[in-house]
Amino acid sequence: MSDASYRDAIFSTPLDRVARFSFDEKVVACFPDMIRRSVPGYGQILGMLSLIAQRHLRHGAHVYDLGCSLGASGLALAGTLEPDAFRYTGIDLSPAMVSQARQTFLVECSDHAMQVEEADIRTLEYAPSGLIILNFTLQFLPAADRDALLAKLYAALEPGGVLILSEKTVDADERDNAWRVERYHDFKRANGYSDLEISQKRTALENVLVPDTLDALHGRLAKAGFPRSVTWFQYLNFASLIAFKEG
Ligand SMILES: C[S@@+](CC[C@H](N)C(=O)[O-])C[C@H]1O[C@@H](n2cnc3c(N)ncnc32)[C@H](O)[C@@H]1O
Ligand SMILES: O=C(O)C(=O)C[C@]1(C(=O)O)C=C[C@@H](O)C=C1
Repeated sequence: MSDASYRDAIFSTPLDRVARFSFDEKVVACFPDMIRRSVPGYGQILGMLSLIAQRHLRHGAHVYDLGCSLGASGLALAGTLEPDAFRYTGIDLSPAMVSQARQTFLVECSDHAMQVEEADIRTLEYAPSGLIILNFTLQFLPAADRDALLAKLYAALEPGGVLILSEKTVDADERDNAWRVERYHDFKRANGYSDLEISQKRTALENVLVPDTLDALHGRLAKAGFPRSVTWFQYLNFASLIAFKEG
């Protein structure tokens, strides 16, 4: 996957008008670099995913990866679990993401059952699953659509199944939020992004990526039916939660 990836320079030159962020061909071409330099702890979250699957996934169960992009979570699972341990379906709305993810799975893990479908996760008919991954995807849905999706996912999970929900978050306390965002921008600078890139990307993401608070995420999970959810990872304004369906 990484050899087909370019360095992210999308926002490096001054733009007269910054367009809304979208998962088009330009983003796809540099996505692995973009996400690793923009999401604190991204690699650690992928690493832990396999360990969580080893603990919670029934042998041979079905796994959904919603908003799978280039299939990084699928690759992480295939790299650590035996071919008959799970069946994977990645879903994404972006045709460019879907075609590259399919190609990657063909080349990198043809011995595993890996499928990718182009679909809207809000309208998909879900098959019963043991693990559902929503990594940095819920934040891109209109807020009004989020609860209905989570309720569908709760219904699709088998007893004992788990949902992994990773998101950029906002802090309800203005001062705490400002501190986290400032340190997040330091993190981006340390990863080679300029002030111009940081500010133009921020503009492009306005009203496109609308983060919830951590409390709101736990609240949404409870409302969807999950009796228990735990924040297992947090790094500045990024977090990952696990939600359990009773066994
Ligand atoms: C930040 S990326 C996810 C990153 C990916 N999960 C990973 O870990 O590498 C968000 C993805 O969600 C997809 N997406 C956004 N809205 C969607 C929807 N309604 N249905 C399906 N995919 C969607 C986008 O096309 C994009 O590829
Ligand atoms: O660069 C940012 O500000 C981000 O929020 C990073 C983020 C995300 O959280 O999804 C935004 C867009 C890209 O999809 C990759 C990562």
